[in-house]
Amino acid sequence: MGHFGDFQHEIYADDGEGLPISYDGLEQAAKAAMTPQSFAFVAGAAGTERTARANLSAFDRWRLVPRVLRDVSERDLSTTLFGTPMAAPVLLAPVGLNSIVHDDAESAPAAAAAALGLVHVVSTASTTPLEKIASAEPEGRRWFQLYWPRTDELAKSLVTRAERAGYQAIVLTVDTCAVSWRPRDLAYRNLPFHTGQGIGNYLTDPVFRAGLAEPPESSEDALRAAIGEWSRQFGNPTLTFADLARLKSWTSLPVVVKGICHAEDARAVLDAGADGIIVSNHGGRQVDGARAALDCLPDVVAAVSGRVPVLFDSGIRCGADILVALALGASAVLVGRHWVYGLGVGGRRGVEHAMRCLLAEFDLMLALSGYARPAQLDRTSVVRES
Ligand SMILES: Cc1cc2nc3c(=O)[nH]c(=O)nc-3n(C[C@H](O)[C@H](O)[C@H](O)COP(=O)(O)O)c2cc1C
Ligand SMILES: O=C(O)C(=O)c1ccccc1
Repeated sequence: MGHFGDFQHEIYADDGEGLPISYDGLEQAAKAAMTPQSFAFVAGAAGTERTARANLSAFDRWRLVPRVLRDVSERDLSTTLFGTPMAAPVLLAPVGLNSIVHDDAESAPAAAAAALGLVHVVSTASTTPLEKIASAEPEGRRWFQLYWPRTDELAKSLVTRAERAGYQAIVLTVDTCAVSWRPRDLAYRNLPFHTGQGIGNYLTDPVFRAGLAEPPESSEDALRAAIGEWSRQFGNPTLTFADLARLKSWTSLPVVVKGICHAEDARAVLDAGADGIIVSNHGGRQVDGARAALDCLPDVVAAVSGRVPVLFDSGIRCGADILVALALGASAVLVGRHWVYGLGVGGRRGVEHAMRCLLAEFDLMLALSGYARPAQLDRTSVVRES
């Protein structure tokens, strides 16, 4: 593969019938392609959605200060995090319920990520069981995102299955002990789990199944009972920092904690044994009125002071946004809605297109700002505008 920036030439050379280029274009096309309920689920956020908006406006307060005449001809975006090599410091964020977006569901991001050499973070709330996602793309690299259920036995089972299936890290999401107040979904009375989507990892889990009176596939009533059991299991508000040690004892994989905003919490999860941190407010989908994730990043980076990698998500919309997050100390970023809109627009091809556009823009912005490698970005690469 050449530079990701070469993708620009491919786009100019095509017949003009192609997919949208920008985030906004992908969003509009996805809106047209998806049911109103499914689009609302993806696009929506918590409460007044001001945190989702703040995630974006926070990027407007930072400006890159381009450097010139620094020979940027030999660019290399690749990096390795927690032992996982990746073609660029950009991951597909864990997103549940892909089946409401496109029939190819999780197989599309898995294939797109594998083709591009990116890490696919697979959600606990996938419709396709995690083993099937892995075996369909044996060359792909993937991490497993854990929603720690109510019973430890089930949590341990999920983690063990992921490790056995070749997942290379566990991403423990800690900002969702309950699904938040989401007015768009509430207005539609839409919670997709109620139709049995997004629970493939539970329906196939031996521990989960042992708790059911009959197999979920035996009848509609049995499926309904399984969905009831799922909703009793999902979300564990009892968790504390002390529980992390138990998760660490169940797996030899690195554990990355997702959903950290406060410097004190960053210190506490590190003391509890976390191998990495993802600064995130879940794309504004959990705490309405929460601080923009980007504004939390420098505080967390300072608290961590290089002890472990700090990753970032919530609000990445273009290549320049990636530069800003890396300049503020992130080792990599995750993107959520961006790839999901690609999925809605064109399945696997759409995800790959969306990610290639983002990576091409990132590569060009990096070079044009005077950097050959992402690791060269630092606090001097950006200034804060009032
Ligand atoms: C439709 C949707 C479903 C999501 N599902 C999950 C999930 O299952 N697990 C998780 O940790 N985060 C989930 N997230 C949050 C993303 O991982 C990520 O934090 C967020 O989308 C980043 O913000 P962005 O959309 O602005 O890039 C979801 C986000 C969306 C939009
Ligand atoms: O919708 C979400 O943001 C989300 O994280 C989620 C929560 C529960 C199940 C699936 C996805």
